[in-house]
Amino acid sequence: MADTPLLKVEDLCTHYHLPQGTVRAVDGASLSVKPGQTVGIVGESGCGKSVMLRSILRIVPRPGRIESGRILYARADGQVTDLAALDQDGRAARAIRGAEISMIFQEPMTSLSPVHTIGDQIGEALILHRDLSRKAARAETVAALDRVAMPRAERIVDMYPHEISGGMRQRAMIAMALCCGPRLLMADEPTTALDVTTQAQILALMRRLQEEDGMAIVFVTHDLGVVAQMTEFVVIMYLGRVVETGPVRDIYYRPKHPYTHALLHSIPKLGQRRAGARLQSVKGGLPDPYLTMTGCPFAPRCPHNDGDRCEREAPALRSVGAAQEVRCHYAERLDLQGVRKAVTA
Ligand SMILES: Nc1ncnc2c1ncn2[C@@H]1O[C@H](COP(=O)(O)OP(=O)(O)OP(=O)(O)O)[C@@H](O)[C@H]1O
Repeated sequence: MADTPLLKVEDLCTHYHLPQGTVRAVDGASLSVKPGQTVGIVGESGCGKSVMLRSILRIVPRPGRIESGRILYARADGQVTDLAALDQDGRAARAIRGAEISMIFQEPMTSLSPVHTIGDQIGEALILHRDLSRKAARAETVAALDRVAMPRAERIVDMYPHEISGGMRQRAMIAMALCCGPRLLMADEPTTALDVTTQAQILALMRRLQEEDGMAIVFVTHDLGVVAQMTEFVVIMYLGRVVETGPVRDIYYRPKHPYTHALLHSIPKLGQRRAGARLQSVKGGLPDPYLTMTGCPFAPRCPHNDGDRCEREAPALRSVGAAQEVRCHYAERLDLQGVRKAVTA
């Protein structure tokens, strides 16, 4: 039963049709999340991580649109719902969003309302999804804030987001996301905007809450150090596609895709962060997002590009180990070096 996916995304395409052309933000991506599992989605800025999460939650802003694919979500009663087929603003999507599946964002200021108190915002979710009275919702809100170790929860409940620190805002957003007991939490770079100490506290908090509640987490980040600390399974995305997936150890120690290899070797060595060293980025830039690529999308930046098949034929995602999959024609013969120590923070 535990092996039955809670979420199964199949060949999802979410595109933005703009006057300049079409951005294939998510372009045939698939992933699977088991109950209670933590899956990390990693990739450079612009590779479709956020659009993937927004597609699952059905909050893709126009002119973005799910073009094709399925998002199969197993509800608590065992029924499987294709979220991609729901009306984004309809009752069914709203009943799942914020209750069974919720999300936390990189910058709470953009998702918390500046004109409502923290208590009103968490209380509204409780009233909407759990049908609580205002009084009961307030008591639950204080309890929810206590749970995320918010100092002086009874006072914070009446404060506005701008009156508290960034770390406290992130705690408030986590409290809001978890107050209805979701089965799946999606976290979009929840610690990127925080200082290193606060980041460590928030990650520890998320781990504790997951142990207590047993929810699954899809964790988006471009920080492979955070992935190593937080996740069991990794999905590497490039230009809207999944180029490699596997258990965290396989991905770190035995990467099979040249892009994964390049990402791993862009992690600063231990100590470099503290010295203020900048993250070395992967060589070359992302191509124009309006471009339709033939061949392997990574070919223009790939040191192993054969100048022939790689340029002509887009590789399919295929199995290269018990649980590892890769989208590269030459995965087996490249003998890419992994990293010996995954955790950097
Ligand atoms: N509202 C929008 N209108 C047009 N294009 C968009 C919109 N939102 C995202 N995109 C495009 O979709 C692609 C994927 O963006 P997405 O935000 O998912 O990337 P990401 O991997 O999450 O990046 P980051 O790490 O910077 O958040 C990018 O090319 C981006 O420019």
